Amino acid sequence: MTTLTTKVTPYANEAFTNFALEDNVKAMQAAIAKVKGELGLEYPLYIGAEKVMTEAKITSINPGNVDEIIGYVSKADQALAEKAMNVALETFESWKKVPARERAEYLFKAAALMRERKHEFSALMILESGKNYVEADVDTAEAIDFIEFYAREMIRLSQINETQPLVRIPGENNQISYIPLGVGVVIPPWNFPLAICVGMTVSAVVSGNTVLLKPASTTPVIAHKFVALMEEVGLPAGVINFIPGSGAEVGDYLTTHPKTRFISFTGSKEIGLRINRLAADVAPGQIWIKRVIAEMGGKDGIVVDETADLDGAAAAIVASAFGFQGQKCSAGSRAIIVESVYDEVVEKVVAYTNRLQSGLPELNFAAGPVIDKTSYERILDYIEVGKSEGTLLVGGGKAEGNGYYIQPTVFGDVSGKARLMQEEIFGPVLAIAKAANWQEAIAMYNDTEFGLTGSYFSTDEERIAEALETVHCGNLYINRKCTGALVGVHPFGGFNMSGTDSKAGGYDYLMLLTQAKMTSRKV
Ligand SMILES: NC(=O)c1ccc[n+]([C@@H]2O[C@H](COP(=O)([O-])OP(=O)(O)OC[C@H]3O[C@@H](n4cnc5c(N)ncnc54)[C@H](O)[C@@H]3O)[C@@H](O)[C@H]2O)c1
Ligand SMILES: N[C@@H](CCC=O)C(=O)O
Repeated sequence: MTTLTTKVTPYANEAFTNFALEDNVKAMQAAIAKVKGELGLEYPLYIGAEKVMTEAKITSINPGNVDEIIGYVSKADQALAEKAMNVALETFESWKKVPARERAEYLFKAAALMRERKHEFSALMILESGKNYVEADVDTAEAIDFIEFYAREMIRLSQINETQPLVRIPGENNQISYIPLGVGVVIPPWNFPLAICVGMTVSAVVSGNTVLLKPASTTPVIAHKFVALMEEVGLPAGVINFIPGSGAEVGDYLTTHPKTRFISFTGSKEIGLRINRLAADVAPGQIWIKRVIAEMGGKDGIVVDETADLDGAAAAIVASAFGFQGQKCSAGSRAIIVESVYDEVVEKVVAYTNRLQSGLPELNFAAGPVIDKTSYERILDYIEVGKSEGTLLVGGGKAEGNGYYIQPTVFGDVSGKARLMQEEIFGPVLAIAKAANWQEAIAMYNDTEFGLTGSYFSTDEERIAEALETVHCGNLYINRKCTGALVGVHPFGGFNMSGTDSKAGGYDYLMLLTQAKMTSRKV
């Protein structure tokens, strides 16, 4: 039991750190130095109260300096995953009875502690995932936001009978309550290694579920740091079980497990579809239909018409394409520009891209490495494809450094059907296409199997009104970049092959992790 000491104030987004101020840069450098002093440690699995060190380990390295080892993280196999499942099932029986306000209190305490150690969390991401200062700071701020937001959301959901009473009829007292589902498998990606991992996990546990958290294998140390924080604030053992491991081995085992009640996944289309398919089969002994929340990839884009603020549009295109080296599901990897202003916008995009300098994230270069060798090779292959599909305008190959550095790369005159315009590259590669007019530009934007984020740049109100209706994506922005959704402000999730359109950071998110029970009592 935890004491309820937090005064619940209205939700507000965590402020970002201003790195134009020298003091803030120094504070981040100090945090990086501190984290560097702790590199190379070994980390255990968390299975209930037990910390299990396995012989097999995941070695986490710095993608910006591949000789630097971040840590060695224990690796679960199927037997350990089974053990964790049993602990999670047992813990669920007590955790589900903990009142919502008390569950939320653990989150409030965790948010406060993470805020205190904000730069330390960011510094670890700078080293483990290759984020620059701003990108890492935004990631930590978003993690704090998710914790604060979902804690309040659970309190709201638990009070729904008072705030949104059912239609009253004489002679009955009717109530609705949102009760937890059971044991969930939480599978986050590496690209928001703190924010998404934290958001997916705390939303599930504050709703009264217990979880098996399988972090991405490239960023397990930051995931461990979060799990350790939850332990520090006194979250009962067994609520979050930490089981890093192979997606194919542990992931498939738990996806098909009869006791898995739900799977909360964020990652690629391919793995999301696999999980969805495997989870649909009913295993012997299974008594429910598994719930699958699958947030997947994107082929996001920015449309610019001839009435737009062209400089603003070009800056937004570059920020959306190259923030965190294009490794965001929201990355604007396509730009579709109306013919009459095409040359002008492209010239500006090229100029802005040329300003991005590649180098070590810990020295805060704008363009850092991509996450690992597999991504590096895949992206370089796409660049070769691009050379035959368009005109190379900037970059086009490897960048200097002892890591997975790729030059921010821009191709022009790419056709709407080209692979570069259709496939998610998840790297620093931007494809630009020309459209005859704004209607054709929107049609080209919509010609994709994905539907996650998009932006439309225009000053024409009638066109904007039409774009708001016709541009088909889960997060549509007007006259701003297509990355950078804020928790509670821009609930985030996409259509079609971008996933199940669950809105992370939205008011209905916890309904995905609960089931509604109606009780009716004769009075
Ligand atoms: N829509 C969103 O909100 C969102 C947010 C972030 C990232 N993404 C997408 O994520 C992708 C990049 O992340 P990634 O490379 O980590 O994706 P990925 O699909 O390779 O891996 C995601 C997670 O799934 C695990 N996994 C792999 N095989 C598995 C299996 N068979 N069963 C269960 N789990 C398995 C991985 O270990 C990892 O933890 C991109 O496509 C990006 O667009 C989407
Ligand atoms: N929510 C983030 C993207 C998350 C996926 O990578 C954004 O809006 O940029």
